[in-house]
Amino acid sequence: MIRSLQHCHRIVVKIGTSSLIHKNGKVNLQTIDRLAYTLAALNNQDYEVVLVSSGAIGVGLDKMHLTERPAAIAEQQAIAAVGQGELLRLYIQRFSDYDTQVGQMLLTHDTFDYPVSRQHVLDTLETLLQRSIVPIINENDTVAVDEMDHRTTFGDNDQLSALVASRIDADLLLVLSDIDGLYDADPHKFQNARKLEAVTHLGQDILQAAGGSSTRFGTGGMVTKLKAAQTMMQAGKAMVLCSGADPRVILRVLAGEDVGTWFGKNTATLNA
Ligand SMILES: Nc1ncnc2c1ncn2[C@@H]1O[C@H](COP(=O)(O)OP(=O)(O)O)[C@@H](O)[C@H]1O
Ligand SMILES: N[C@@H](CCC(=O)OP(=O)(O)O)C(=O)O
Repeated sequence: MIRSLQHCHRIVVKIGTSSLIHKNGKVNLQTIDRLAYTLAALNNQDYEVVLVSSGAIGVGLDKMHLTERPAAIAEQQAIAAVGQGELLRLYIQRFSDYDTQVGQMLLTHDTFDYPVSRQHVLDTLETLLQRSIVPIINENDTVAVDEMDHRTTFGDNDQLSALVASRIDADLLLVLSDIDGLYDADPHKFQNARKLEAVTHLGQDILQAAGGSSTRFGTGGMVTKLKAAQTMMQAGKAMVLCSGADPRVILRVLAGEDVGTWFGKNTATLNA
């Protein structure tokens, strides 16, 4: 499998809650630090980098010394309101260690449904990128409930990141998760599940392999990651799903190593 990354210049990185929060509920400072280091290093190499980060609720739970995520939406929104500020504080602190500025953008899916608000968001993003400032995006949890009410819907940052990536014409969406790629079945349930190196077509067999989240804080599971992949592939772009355990893996992906699962064209086939 040959991955097409030669012209990769603008990238969107999405990191999920399970990569940012330890199993004991504490914030994973090492991951945040390595993520800031990696994105700052890429920024210095003239890549245009956008970060979509979950974690407001996870960080808020830790900050408020809560061990369980409450079921009530308003409770979750209050926790997200506390956690988002703390999450951004951690990012600003770590990115500034690498002399890189960040700008927070809290969005909702319907921002993109209205031409005027969509244009404002796109203009802000372009201006931040022109100034080499890394936009850090999360869903505006106190306004939107798509992500939280996961008993009824599977909207989330996976799809928001794909929406942003396709709208700003990013070359690559990198999804960092608690799993190192797409398997032919949920590996937390099926021990003999096999990892797929590349997906060039999202057929029924692939879609049926996707299950929900197995972690305490994650919401989307593989279903929303495949929807994100679909958005990117339909836009003629690529997505890589890999482990967020060490975000420096992004550098290996951009170097063309076969890590994670690649969703996109197979350039070997195209050139054959
Ligand atoms: N076919 C599959 N391949 C890989 N992971 C799967 C699959 N189906 C379901 N999953 C589950 O999806 C989880 C990742 O999604 P999620 O918990 O939402 O992570 P994140 O917080 O990183 O977004 C995995 O840990 C795994 O249990
Ligand atoms: N906007 C929410 C995201 C919720 C969530 O868990 O998302 P994810 O970990 O990407 O499946 C937050 O910041 O807590």
